[in-house]
Amino acid sequence: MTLPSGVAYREFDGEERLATRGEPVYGEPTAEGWRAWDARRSKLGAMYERGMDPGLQDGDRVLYLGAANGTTASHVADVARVVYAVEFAARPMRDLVDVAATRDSLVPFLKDARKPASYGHVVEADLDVVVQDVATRGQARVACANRRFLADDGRLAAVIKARSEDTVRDPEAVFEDALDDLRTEYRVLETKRLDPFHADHLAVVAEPR
Ligand SMILES: C[S@@+](CC[C@H](N)C(=O)[O-])C[C@H]1O[C@@H](n2cnc3c(N)ncnc32)[C@H](O)[C@@H]1O
Repeated sequence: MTLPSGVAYREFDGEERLATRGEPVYGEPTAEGWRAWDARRSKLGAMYERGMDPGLQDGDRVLYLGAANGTTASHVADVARVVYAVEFAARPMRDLVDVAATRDSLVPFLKDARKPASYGHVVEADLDVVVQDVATRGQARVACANRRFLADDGRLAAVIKARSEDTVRDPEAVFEDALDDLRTEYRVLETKRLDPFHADHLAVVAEPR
């Protein structure tokens, strides 16, 4: 997989680490304008570490669902032209707004990702990438509801957290159901578990049907 030029392995304190170029956000190490991208704090970072290609290219336009306080969205915004970052909880949104103040490409929305019509008038159509990391029940259905924003040749990078769907069920069974839901709107290209970075998480790269 070829990384976008805005994502690279760089040396921090003698250690090669995934990185993007931008202002630090969460106390991550920096060197020569680059900031380490901590895969233990970022599922998209873990997708790169596991050798997956989430489809992100330099200058892309991205819809990010479940942006929280902007840890991962900030790295995506270092690479992308614009990141529409949807988060429905007020507390992390306050931090996300602070992160957006350091990046013109990051546009936060205090919205519910299950209701795409509520932001459909402000988010562009034909986006390059949709990232889904809402970590609540119905994660695949959230990705499907937001398919409308994605270009036909765009990519979905989704993470399914088994415990958010069912705290006791076998994660493999949860993932199978989630993939069945995703297949109503997407063709699944690649799946991988995110261990050891994130236990019981399945990462999925898909394209629209
Ligand atoms: C696992 S955290 C996201 C972490 C973030 N993606 C990162 O890597 O920095 C999940 C976030 O999704 C948000 N969330 C859950 N359901 C949502 C919904 N329906 N709409 C928008 N945000 C939602 C939660 O408030 C939480 O902040």
